[in-house]
Amino acid sequence: MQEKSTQDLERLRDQIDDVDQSLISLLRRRMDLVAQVGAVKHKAGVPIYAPQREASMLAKRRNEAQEVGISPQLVEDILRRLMRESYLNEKDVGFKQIKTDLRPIVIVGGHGQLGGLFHQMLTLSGYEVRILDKHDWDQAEAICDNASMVIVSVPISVTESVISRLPTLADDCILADLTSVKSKPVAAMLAAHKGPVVGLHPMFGPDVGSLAKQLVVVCHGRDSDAYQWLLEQIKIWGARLAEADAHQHDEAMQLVQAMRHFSSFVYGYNLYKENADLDVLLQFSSPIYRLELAMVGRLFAQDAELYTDIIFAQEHSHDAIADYLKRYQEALKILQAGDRDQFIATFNEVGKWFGDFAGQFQRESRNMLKSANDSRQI
Ligand SMILES: C=C(O[C@@H]1C=C(C(=O)O)C=C[C@H]1O)C(=O)O
Repeated sequence: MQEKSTQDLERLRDQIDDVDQSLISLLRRRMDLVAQVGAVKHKAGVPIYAPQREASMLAKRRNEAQEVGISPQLVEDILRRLMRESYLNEKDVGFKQIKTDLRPIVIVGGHGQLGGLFHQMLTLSGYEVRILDKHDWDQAEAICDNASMVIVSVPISVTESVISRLPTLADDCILADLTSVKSKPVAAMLAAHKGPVVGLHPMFGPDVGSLAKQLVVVCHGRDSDAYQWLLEQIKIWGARLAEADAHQHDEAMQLVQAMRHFSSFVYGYNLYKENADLDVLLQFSSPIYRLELAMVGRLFAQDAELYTDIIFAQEHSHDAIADYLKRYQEALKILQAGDRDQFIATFNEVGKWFGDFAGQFQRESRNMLKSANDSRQI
């Protein structure tokens, strides 16, 4: 490059550095303001996540961006990323305690990952939390004595037996669980305890950081008035609640969880058997393939027993998976027969069935693909 061009480039780059530094100061100012909002919300008992405020703010900023010739999507992306940061920071202030006159809460399995997250959230909300872990059963009576709520957060394979081992709880004690399946645990809780019962399924892993925008499925067991405060508390943490019948929940989970994880498992198993060279695959990966590898790879970074239990716990999941295998074979036959027309016809038939959702999923995945590409090193 000519000396003049090099100098021009350097001067411009210096100015960009200045702008970026100003952005950092602005971000610091924004975070301080958000922290103050957090403190006000904490006092008032308002949820961290304010969807209406976000929607109106995004709409205004998108318009303003457009007016000065900046892509509205760019501004929305940046603001959404900042808001995600806000949820994390607001959390540190603690949360409004919805029920103040509560006796201690016991988390069975409170040293586990999800139990630990609930321990943290309840403690940040001012509740007294005790833990009953697998080595504490000789003291179970003492730990559960006078408890106002017992939350069972143990591996699926032992949930029912743990519930049946619990000491007799006070009649007004709430019994809840956090298991990924709901019918059997809820039935076991109703059988083991005369008081209020609720089944919860947090639809996220323990590494979420904040519960803002996360989903918790609620399966009512008995005496829902008694645990209404718990649901309000979870909303204060920013989560969304979805009520479901336990059987309906379990049926949906066959596709959402058992089948999903089983397919990822087989995909990973196949890569292993083929002894695929992951470095080479990554090198040639398209963004969608990177996302797929990320989805499959992250499964194997986690606990084998947890996922095995999720897949095995569903009585009918092997039927759903066998159906899937049948369709795989059908599609393979079309491929082996070289029947291009049939393949296209089936493709279009499925596309029609997806309807508007197909477009929605394409739009949603577009952003994910872009960030998969952004995180590429080379
Ligand atoms: C800061 C607030 O809390 C959250 C974070 C927001 C942000 O970072 O702009 C906006 C709305 C809320 O979801 C607020 O309510 O204003």
